[in-house]
Amino acid sequence: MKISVIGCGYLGAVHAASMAELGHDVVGIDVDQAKIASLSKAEAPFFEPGFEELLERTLATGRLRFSTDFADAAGSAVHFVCVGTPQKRGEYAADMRYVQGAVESLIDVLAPGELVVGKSTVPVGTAAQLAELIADKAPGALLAWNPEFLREGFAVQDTLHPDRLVYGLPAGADGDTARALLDEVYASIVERGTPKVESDYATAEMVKTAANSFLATKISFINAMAELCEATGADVKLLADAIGFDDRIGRKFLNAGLGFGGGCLPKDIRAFMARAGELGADQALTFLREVDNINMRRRIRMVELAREVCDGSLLGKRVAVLGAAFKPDSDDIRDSPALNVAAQLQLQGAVVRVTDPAAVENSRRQWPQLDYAATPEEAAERADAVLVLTEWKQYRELDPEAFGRIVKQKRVLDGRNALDREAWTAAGWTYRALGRRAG
Ligand SMILES: NC(=O)c1ccc[n+]([C@@H]2O[C@H](COP(=O)([O-])OP(=O)(O)OC[C@H]3O[C@@H](n4cnc5c(N)ncnc54)[C@H](O)[C@@H]3O)[C@@H](O)[C@H]2O)c1
Ligand SMILES: O=c1ccn([C@@H]2O[C@H](COP(=O)(O)OP(=O)(O)O[C@H]3O[C@H](CO)[C@@H](O)[C@H](O)[C@H]3O)[C@@H](O)[C@H]2O)c(=O)[nH]1
Repeated sequence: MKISVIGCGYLGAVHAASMAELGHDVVGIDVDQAKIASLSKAEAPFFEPGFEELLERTLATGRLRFSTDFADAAGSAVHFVCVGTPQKRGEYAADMRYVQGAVESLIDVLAPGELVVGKSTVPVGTAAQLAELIADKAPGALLAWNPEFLREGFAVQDTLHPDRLVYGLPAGADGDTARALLDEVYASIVERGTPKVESDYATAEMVKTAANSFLATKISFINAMAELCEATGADVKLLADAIGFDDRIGRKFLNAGLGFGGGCLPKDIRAFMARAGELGADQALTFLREVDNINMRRRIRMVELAREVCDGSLLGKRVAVLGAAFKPDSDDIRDSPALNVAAQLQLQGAVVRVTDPAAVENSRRQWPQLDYAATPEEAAERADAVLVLTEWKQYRELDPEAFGRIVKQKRVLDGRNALDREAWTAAGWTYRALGRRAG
């Protein structure tokens, strides 16, 4: 089947290569020439485990190519829209100009019977409005909404083995046509019995924002418990283990620490609140404001904790920050809690050195005022405190004995509750973490 994928960022590039892996003939289109040049040479423009290998393999089959020219999307049976929907500057709402622009460009090449499939995360009501636009400007072409649930760091696996498929379909015979096309796209995934939910547009759009709101709420719930643990001397990690054994609750997404960041959860809960407001239903989502508040408070608490261990002042203190990406196995620094904390520490007079296995280049571009190091050892040289803010495997596996010989003061702040507290304290470190007693 001929497929086009519009927007080749973290979502679209992986989707395009994965569709080629499934046997389809795919063209990926983006307005960013540098990104298209890099993808065409089988060089991943971002770090995502397994992606570059998949890219290389699928480009070599001849079934995948990339272009900046929308004319190359002509003749595809299905056109996936994967462009960004970032938070608007100074507002909570999503910036919809890229989705609007992509669909308008597609309209010029759409033929009757072709299907536009939205994958971007959008405010509920977007699909209905785009369907009207398509019906008006490209009669005979159809629209479906098929939200994406992949996690960065697991993007390839999640795209090829999703835990569910959601199809937001138009009513009547058009819905049957759209369903048949989507079933053909995902044939091997459908055939192995992957759960499939078919709905109207609004439900499909809301499934996505509801899922991310739930995940954000779960993280903020455990971080609120961490605040209480700090006040009572209880241990949030044990608490999470204990409540997580109840399979109605589950242990996943109960890792207390610095909270959520990235290009999805923070902006998606905010856009959801903004949309609820536009719909006159803002009361329904006021709890998300608290979810957001709890999340942001963790960053402030982390800086306070750093000041506390540095004898009450950060002025002139050398602080090593291990981790810049918003999560491990990614170079994505969008709304990164780690970088946010690093910048606050610097503002309070600390001499901050940041390191990350994959995200230093992106960080340097966005936060040029921070100082960067290539390795944790370099970052921690003569440090007064070491902060582990992204739980990369290589940081979890650091040898506290050897690492202790590099620093000036053996003080470690575990921002992700990821280190072995006993091993670090046994090696003479003062260990501090969010929601846990000092070790
Ligand atoms: N990153 C994820 O893990 C993930 C997962 C699920 C859903 N989503 C959603 O997917 C969407 C894309 O997210 P992302 O992380 O890939 O963003 P991104 O910023 O990495 O990529 C967006 C791409 O779209 C391109 N683009 C913008 N306007 C365009 C146009 N008119 N025509 C063609 N290309 C255009 C940009 O150049 C960029 O390469 C968002 O709505 C996001 O919420 C992302
Ligand atoms: O117990 C936890 C789990 C996660 N996080 C943090 O939460 C953020 C988001 O993590 P995760 O959800 O794993 O990463 P994303 O790649 O942003 O994926 C989310 O956002 C995507 C884009 O919408 C969705 O497709 C995914 O299903 C959804 O998990 C990161 O900063 C994590 O450090 C915690 O603090 N505690």
